[in-house]
Amino acid sequence: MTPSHARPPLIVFDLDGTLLDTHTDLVESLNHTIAALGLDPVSYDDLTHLVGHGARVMIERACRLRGHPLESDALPALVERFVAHYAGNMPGRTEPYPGLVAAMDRLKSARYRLAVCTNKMESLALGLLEKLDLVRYFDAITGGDSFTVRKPDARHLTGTIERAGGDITRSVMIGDSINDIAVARNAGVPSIAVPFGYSDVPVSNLDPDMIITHYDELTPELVERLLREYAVKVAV
Ligand SMILES: O=C(O)COP(=O)(O)O
Ligand SMILES: [Mg+2]
Repeated sequence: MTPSHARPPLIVFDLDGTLLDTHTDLVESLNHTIAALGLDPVSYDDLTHLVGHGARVMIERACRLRGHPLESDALPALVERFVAHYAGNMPGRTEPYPGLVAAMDRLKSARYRLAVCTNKMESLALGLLEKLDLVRYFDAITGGDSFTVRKPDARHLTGTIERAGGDITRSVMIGDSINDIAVARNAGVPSIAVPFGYSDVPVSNLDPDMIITHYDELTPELVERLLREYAVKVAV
């Protein structure tokens, strides 16, 4: 049997703000949604406080921000309006962050598995990655509605690792915001934070195990170093 330290690792990516720069399309679809209530548009700066828990929470928070707290029975129609607009425009102006595709090619060449663990609805994540021809990179793609729980609950990440056929002791989570770093900590998996996404605080405040500022840094050597350092950290 291959010793566990020689097994190629699994890299689990968050989607919005980590794999893909989705902000223009999220803001547009959100503003289209709240315009139905006559509310003023939100901005990119607002998005960092709104995104991260899926479309429902994003819409609720945007309405509250605009001084219009929602009755719970108003939400389903607004979520439907958001999903129709967002899915209808995909891929819109969404693109992978610089260096991502080259980094994924590099990791795949080293026999790594890759997966996505996002709080976006699974169907929207899958549709978007399909439009960008990126689905083929991933052994599993799970969303905020794939399980009965979602990030930061550890079971969203452990369930993703299981679906991807990964080994939890050889897995790493990469994300842009608190839910990603928290889900990794809750699952006992090392985390890498990226500073170019939608965190409303500097990512160093989230206490990730590592920060990378560009995907050029994401190499097998870096991942092996992180796994080694994390194993030492949890052993003491
Ligand atoms: O859609 C959201 O609210 C968050 O999505 P993410 O988990 O991919 O950042
Ligand atoms: Mg994110």
